[in-house]
Amino acid sequence: MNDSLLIAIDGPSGSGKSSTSRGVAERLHLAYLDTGSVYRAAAVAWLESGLPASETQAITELVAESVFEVGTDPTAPTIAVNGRDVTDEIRDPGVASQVSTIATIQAIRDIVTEQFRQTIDAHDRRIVVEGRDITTVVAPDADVRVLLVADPTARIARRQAELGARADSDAVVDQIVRRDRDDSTVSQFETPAEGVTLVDSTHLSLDEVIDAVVALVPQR
Ligand SMILES: Nc1ncnc2c1ncn2[C@@H]1O[C@H](COP(=O)(O)OP(=O)(O)OP(=O)(O)O)[C@@H](O)[C@H]1O
Ligand SMILES: Nc1ccn([C@H]2C[C@H](O)[C@@H](COP(=O)(O)O)O2)c(=O)n1
Repeated sequence: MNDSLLIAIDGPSGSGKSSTSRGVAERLHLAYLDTGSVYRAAAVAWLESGLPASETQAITELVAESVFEVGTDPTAPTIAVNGRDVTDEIRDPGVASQVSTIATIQAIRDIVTEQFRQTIDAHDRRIVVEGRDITTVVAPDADVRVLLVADPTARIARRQAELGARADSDAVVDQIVRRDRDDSTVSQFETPAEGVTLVDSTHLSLDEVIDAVVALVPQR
Protein backbone atom coordinates (compact mmCIF):
# COMPACT_ATOMS: atom_id res chain seq x y z
CA MET A 1 0.00 0.00 0.00
CA ASN A 2 1.26 3.46 -0.88
CA ASP A 3 0.53 5.69 2.13
CA SER A 4 2.43 8.74 0.90
CA LEU A 5 0.67 12.05 1.42
CA LEU A 6 2.51 14.99 -0.06
CA ILE A 7 0.76 18.33 0.42
CA ALA A 8 2.13 21.35 -1.46
CA ILE A 9 1.14 24.86 -0.39
CA ASP A 10 2.22 28.04 -2.19
CA GLY A 11 1.22 31.63 -1.78
CA PRO A 12 2.36 35.22 -1.43
CA SER A 13 4.07 36.63 1.62
CA GLY A 14 1.98 36.58 4.79
CA SER A 15 -0.94 34.62 3.29
CA GLY A 16 -0.72 32.13 6.15
CA LYS A 17 1.32 29.36 4.51
CA SER A 18 3.43 28.53 7.56
CA SER A 19 0.58 28.62 10.10
CA THR A 20 -1.68 26.58 7.83
CA SER A 21 0.99 24.06 6.81
CA ARG A 22 2.04 23.46 10.40
CA GLY A 23 -1.59 23.01 11.47
CA VAL A 24 -2.31 20.59 8.62
CA ALA A 25 0.88 18.62 9.33
CA GLU A 26 0.03 18.34 13.03
CA ARG A 27 -3.53 17.28 12.31
CA LEU A 28 -2.48 14.61 9.79
CA HIS A 29 0.73 13.54 11.59
CA LEU A 30 2.95 14.62 8.71
CA ALA A 31 6.38 16.26 8.63
CA TYR A 32 6.64 19.92 7.66
CA LEU A 33 9.13 21.62 5.33
CA ASP A 34 9.38 25.43 5.27
CA THR A 35 11.34 26.01 2.06
CA GLY A 36 11.46 29.77 2.70
CA SER A 37 13.58 29.08 5.79
CA VAL A 38 16.32 27.68 3.54
CA TYR A 39 16.32 30.76 1.30
CA ARG A 40 16.44 32.87 4.45
CA ALA A 41 19.33 30.83 5.91
CA ALA A 42 21.18 31.21 2.60
CA ALA A 43 20.63 34.96 2.91
CA VAL A 44 22.14 34.89 6.42
CA ALA A 45 25.25 33.14 5.04
CA TRP A 46 25.49 35.62 2.16
CA LEU A 47 25.03 38.72 4.34
CA GLU A 48 27.76 37.46 6.69
CA SER A 49 30.10 36.90 3.75
CA GLY A 50 30.06 40.58 2.77
CA LEU A 51 29.84 39.68 -0.93
CA PRO A 52 28.15 42.42 -3.02
CA ALA A 53 24.70 41.49 -4.40
CA SER A 54 26.08 41.82 -7.94
CA GLU A 55 28.49 38.87 -7.36
CA THR A 56 25.89 36.25 -8.24
CA GLN A 57 28.44 33.60 -9.25
CA ALA A 58 30.34 33.88 -5.95
CA ILE A 59 27.07 33.94 -3.96
CA THR A 60 25.91 30.82 -5.78
CA GLU A 61 29.20 29.06 -4.94
CA LEU A 62 28.83 30.11 -1.30
CA VAL A 63 25.31 28.64 -1.15
CA ALA A 64 26.41 25.48 -2.97
CA GLU A 65 29.12 24.93 -0.35
CA SER A 66 26.80 25.65 2.59
CA VAL A 67 25.15 22.85 4.54
CA PHE A 68 21.50 23.41 5.45
CA GLU A 69 19.78 21.27 8.09
CA VAL A 70 16.03 21.66 8.33
CA GLY A 71 14.09 20.38 11.33
CA THR A 72 10.73 19.13 10.04
CA ASP A 73 8.73 18.81 13.28
CA PRO A 74 5.67 21.04 12.66
CA THR A 75 5.49 21.91 16.36
CA ALA A 76 9.09 23.19 16.42
CA PRO A 77 10.61 23.74 12.96
CA THR A 78 14.30 24.66 12.93
CA ILE A 79 16.96 25.66 10.42
CA ALA A 80 20.75 25.56 10.70
CA VAL A 81 23.40 26.63 8.23
CA ASN A 82 26.93 25.23 8.47
CA GLY A 83 26.17 23.83 11.92
CA ARG A 84 24.77 27.08 13.36
CA ASP A 85 21.13 27.31 14.40
CA VAL A 86 19.62 30.37 12.70
CA THR A 87 15.95 29.63 13.45
CA ASP A 88 15.42 33.00 15.12
CA GLU A 89 17.91 35.00 13.07
CA ILE A 90 16.18 34.25 9.75
CA ARG A 91 13.14 36.25 10.96
CA ASP A 92 15.17 39.47 11.41
CA PRO A 93 13.79 42.31 9.24
CA GLY A 94 17.28 42.72 7.76
CA VAL A 95 17.15 39.17 6.42
CA ALA A 96 13.55 39.51 5.20
CA SER A 97 14.42 42.67 3.29
CA GLN A 98 17.38 41.03 1.50
CA VAL A 99 16.27 37.43 0.95
CA SER A 100 14.77 38.07 -2.49
CA THR A 101 18.28 38.73 -3.80
CA ILE A 102 19.09 35.10 -3.02
CA ALA A 103 15.70 33.74 -4.09
CA THR A 104 15.88 35.36 -7.53
CA ILE A 105 19.17 33.69 -8.52
CA GLN A 106 18.03 30.74 -10.63
CA ALA A 107 21.21 28.68 -10.03
CA ILE A 108 20.53 28.88 -6.28
CA ARG A 109 16.91 27.84 -6.79
CA ASP A 110 18.11 24.77 -8.71
CA ILE A 111 20.46 23.79 -5.86
CA VAL A 112 17.92 24.11 -3.06
CA THR A 113 15.11 22.55 -5.11
CA GLU A 114 17.18 19.37 -5.33
CA GLN A 115 17.68 19.46 -1.55
CA PHE A 116 13.92 19.95 -1.00
CA ARG A 117 13.18 16.87 -3.12
CA GLN A 118 15.69 14.85 -1.08
CA THR A 119 13.97 15.96 2.14
CA ILE A 120 10.57 14.98 0.71
CA ASP A 121 11.88 11.52 -0.20
CA ALA A 122 13.62 11.14 3.18
CA HIS A 123 10.17 11.46 4.75
CA ASP A 124 8.65 8.87 2.37
CA ARG A 125 6.58 11.71 0.88
CA ARG A 126 4.54 12.09 4.09
CA ILE A 127 5.09 15.81 4.43
CA VAL A 128 3.55 19.26 4.00
CA VAL A 129 5.83 21.52 1.96
CA GLU A 130 5.26 25.26 1.66
CA GLY A 131 6.81 28.03 -0.39
CA ARG A 132 6.30 29.82 -3.70
CA ASP A 133 7.02 27.15 -6.32
CA ILE A 134 6.13 23.88 -4.60
CA THR A 135 2.95 23.23 -6.62
CA THR A 136 4.65 24.15 -9.89
CA VAL A 137 8.36 23.22 -9.70
CA VAL A 138 9.42 21.37 -6.52
CA ALA A 139 6.53 18.89 -6.35
CA PRO A 140 3.99 19.38 -9.14
CA ASP A 141 3.02 15.71 -8.60
CA ALA A 142 1.92 16.31 -4.98
CA ASP A 143 -1.27 14.59 -3.78
CA VAL A 144 -2.77 17.94 -2.71
CA ARG A 145 -1.78 21.25 -4.30
CA VAL A 146 -3.00 24.52 -2.84
CA LEU A 147 -2.43 28.17 -3.65
CA LEU A 148 -3.21 30.07 -0.44
CA VAL A 149 -3.94 33.75 -0.97
CA ALA A 150 -5.30 36.69 1.05
CA ASP A 151 -5.86 40.35 0.22
CA PRO A 152 -2.71 42.47 0.71
CA THR A 153 -4.51 44.61 3.29
CA ALA A 154 -5.35 41.52 5.36
CA ARG A 155 -1.79 40.21 5.06
CA ILE A 156 -0.30 43.53 6.14
CA ALA A 157 -2.74 43.81 9.06
CA ARG A 158 -1.97 40.26 10.23
CA ARG A 159 1.78 40.82 10.12
CA GLN A 160 1.43 44.12 11.99
CA ALA A 161 -0.74 42.42 14.62
CA GLU A 162 1.88 39.69 14.99
CA LEU A 163 4.70 42.19 15.50
CA GLY A 164 2.66 44.48 17.77
CA ALA A 165 4.68 47.41 19.10
CA ARG A 166 7.75 46.20 17.15
CA ALA A 167 5.95 46.74 13.81
CA ASP A 168 7.54 49.28 11.47
CA SER A 169 4.73 49.99 8.96
CA ASP A 170 7.03 50.80 6.05
CA ALA A 171 9.10 47.66 6.64
CA VAL A 172 5.99 45.46 6.86
CA VAL A 173 4.62 46.84 3.59
CA ASP A 174 8.03 46.39 1.96
CA GLN A 175 8.24 42.79 3.15
CA ILE A 176 4.86 42.01 1.67
CA VAL A 177 4.31 44.17 -1.41
CA ARG A 178 7.86 44.77 -2.71
CA ARG A 179 9.03 41.25 -1.80
CA ASP A 180 6.12 39.64 -3.68
CA ARG A 181 6.92 41.81 -6.69
CA ASP A 182 10.55 40.68 -6.69
CA ASP A 183 9.82 37.02 -5.87
CA SER A 184 7.14 36.79 -8.56
CA THR A 185 9.78 37.42 -11.24
CA VAL A 186 10.99 33.84 -10.72
CA SER A 187 7.93 31.97 -9.39
CA GLN A 188 4.28 31.95 -10.30
CA PHE A 189 2.31 32.19 -7.03
CA GLU A 190 -0.37 34.74 -7.91
CA THR A 191 -2.73 32.53 -9.89
CA PRO A 192 -3.19 28.77 -9.46
CA ALA A 193 -1.55 26.50 -12.01
CA GLU A 194 -3.69 23.80 -13.59
CA GLY A 195 -4.88 21.33 -10.96
CA VAL A 196 -4.05 23.64 -8.05
CA THR A 197 -6.88 24.58 -5.66
CA LEU A 198 -7.19 28.26 -4.76
CA VAL A 199 -7.95 28.92 -1.07
CA ASP A 200 -8.61 32.56 -0.14
CA SER A 201 -8.02 33.03 3.59
CA THR A 202 -8.98 36.73 3.68
CA HIS A 203 -12.21 36.08 5.56
CA LEU A 204 -11.36 32.67 7.09
CA SER A 205 -9.96 31.88 10.51
CA LEU A 206 -6.80 29.78 10.67
CA ASP A 207 -8.83 26.73 11.75
CA GLU A 208 -11.16 27.20 8.80
CA VAL A 209 -8.21 27.33 6.40
CA ILE A 210 -6.73 24.17 7.91
CA ASP A 211 -10.13 22.47 7.55
CA ALA A 212 -10.30 23.55 3.89
CA VAL A 213 -6.89 22.02 3.12
CA VAL A 214 -7.56 18.80 5.05
CA ALA A 215 -10.85 18.43 3.14
CA LEU A 216 -8.83 18.21 -0.10
CA VAL A 217 -6.96 15.08 1.00
CA PRO A 218 -8.08 12.17 -1.19
CA GLN A 219 -9.91 9.42 0.74
CA ARG A 220 -8.21 6.07 0.28
N1 LIG B 1 -6.52 32.63 8.47
C1 LIG B 1 -5.88 33.49 9.24
N2 LIG B 1 -6.55 34.44 9.91
C2 LIG B 1 -5.91 35.36 10.66
N3 LIG B 1 -4.57 35.41 10.82
C3 LIG B 1 -3.85 34.49 10.19
C4 LIG B 1 -4.45 33.49 9.37
N4 LIG B 1 -3.46 32.71 8.85
C5 LIG B 1 -2.29 33.20 9.33
N5 LIG B 1 -2.53 34.26 10.13
C6 LIG B 1 -1.52 35.10 10.78
O1 LIG B 1 -0.92 35.87 9.74
C7 LIG B 1 0.47 36.03 9.96
C8 LIG B 1 1.25 35.49 8.77
O2 LIG B 1 1.06 34.09 8.72
P1 LIG B 1 2.22 33.11 8.26
O3 LIG B 1 3.53 33.49 8.88
O4 LIG B 1 1.72 31.73 8.45
O5 LIG B 1 2.26 33.49 6.71
P2 LIG B 1 3.29 33.03 5.59
O6 LIG B 1 2.51 32.97 4.34
O7 LIG B 1 3.99 31.79 6.00
O8 LIG B 1 4.30 34.27 5.59
P3 LIG B 1 5.76 34.42 4.91
O9 LIG B 1 5.58 34.14 3.46
O10 LIG B 1 6.14 35.84 5.14
O11 LIG B 1 6.67 33.43 5.57
C9 LIG B 1 0.76 35.31 11.28
O12 LIG B 1 0.72 36.25 12.32
C10 LIG B 1 -0.38 34.33 11.42
O13 LIG B 1 -0.67 34.02 12.77
N1 LIG C 1 9.81 27.94 -2.48
C1 LIG C 1 10.18 29.20 -2.16
C2 LIG C 1 10.19 29.63 -0.84
C3 LIG C 1 10.58 30.91 -0.56
N2 LIG C 1 10.98 31.72 -1.55
C4 LIG C 1 11.47 33.06 -1.27
C5 LIG C 1 10.40 34.08 -1.13
C6 LIG C 1 10.76 34.90 0.05
O1 LIG C 1 11.26 36.17 -0.31
C7 LIG C 1 11.86 34.12 0.76
C8 LIG C 1 11.49 33.69 2.17
O2 LIG C 1 10.25 33.01 2.13
P1 LIG C 1 9.20 33.10 3.33
O3 LIG C 1 9.91 32.59 4.54
O4 LIG C 1 8.82 34.53 3.50
O5 LIG C 1 8.06 32.22 2.90
O6 LIG C 1 12.17 33.01 -0.04
C9 LIG C 1 10.97 31.28 -2.84
O7 LIG C 1 11.33 32.06 -3.77
N3 LIG C 1 10.58 30.03 -3.13
